[in-house]
Amino acid sequence: MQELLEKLIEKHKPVCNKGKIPDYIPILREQDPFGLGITVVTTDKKIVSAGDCPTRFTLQSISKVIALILSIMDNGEEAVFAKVGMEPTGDPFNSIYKMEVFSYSKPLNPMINAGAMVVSSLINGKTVSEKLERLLKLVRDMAENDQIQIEEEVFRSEWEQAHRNRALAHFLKELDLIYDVEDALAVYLRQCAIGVDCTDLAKIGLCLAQNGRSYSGKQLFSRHVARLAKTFMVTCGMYNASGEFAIRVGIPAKSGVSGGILASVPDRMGIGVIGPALDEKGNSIGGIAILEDLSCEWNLSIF
Ligand SMILES: NC(=O)CC[C@H](N)C(=O)O
Repeated sequence: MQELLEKLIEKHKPVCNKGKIPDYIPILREQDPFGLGITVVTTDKKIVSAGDCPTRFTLQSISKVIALILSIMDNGEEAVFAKVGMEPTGDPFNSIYKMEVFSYSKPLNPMINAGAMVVSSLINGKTVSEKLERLLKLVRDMAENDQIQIEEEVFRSEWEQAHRNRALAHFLKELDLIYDVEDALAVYLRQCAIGVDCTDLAKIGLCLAQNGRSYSGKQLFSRHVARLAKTFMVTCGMYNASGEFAIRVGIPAKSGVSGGILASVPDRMGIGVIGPALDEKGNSIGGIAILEDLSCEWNLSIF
């Protein structure tokens, strides 16, 4: 395993050249564009890493999966899906286009920014910090790492430039889908700034692969909720590249603008990848290349 992962890192490092670090969150520009790392954690408890794995990065959009899990646990499926849909959009993650043009009454799914803000504002807790504490606890429990923190500096950097997300939140307020614009934005942008490494991500992926059971065997949520999360990862996890990813890789996965990818191979393994250089749809260019080879090599496609 170790040898193969190292080989794949070396093989795909050059492709990072073709990617770009996004610049709308200024602090992300400090990431290494040539960084590439992967950790795999299997159901029989092997942990194997290669490349730039000690690197810490923020969850960004990957947090949407965990916020969805908590929101469903808190409110039940019916209440959550009364306010957010289940269909892929085919549009970029921060688009408002379909909601506006077709007068939909709710965001199309929980993996786009608009949907994620609705979902996170439903998390139980009287204040922004109570909601975030509960979300942080679930992230720590899934990764079995109590050191995981919100990186306030990353939050600040995005908060100051969050014009598009603030606009989305105002739109959601007009539709009566969130209670307060600034609070919804504060929860959402802080959840995006939760700092992890590849091993944390791989363990989170393993927890989903084991239907809600963590690495050391704690049942954190039901098999049904895990199934919902993995299904959204397949249909919407890689933004408007989810269809091609399903064909080429075939693993439930969720990417983030920091270059992280969370992947979960049902009943087999969790995978965490980091590669900050992104393709034009906002997915880690090196990360996707590695996952494609790995899926082929180990026959990981669920289809
Ligand atoms: N694709 C992403 O990872 C987007 C997350 C980012 N914080 C945003 O809202 O724009």
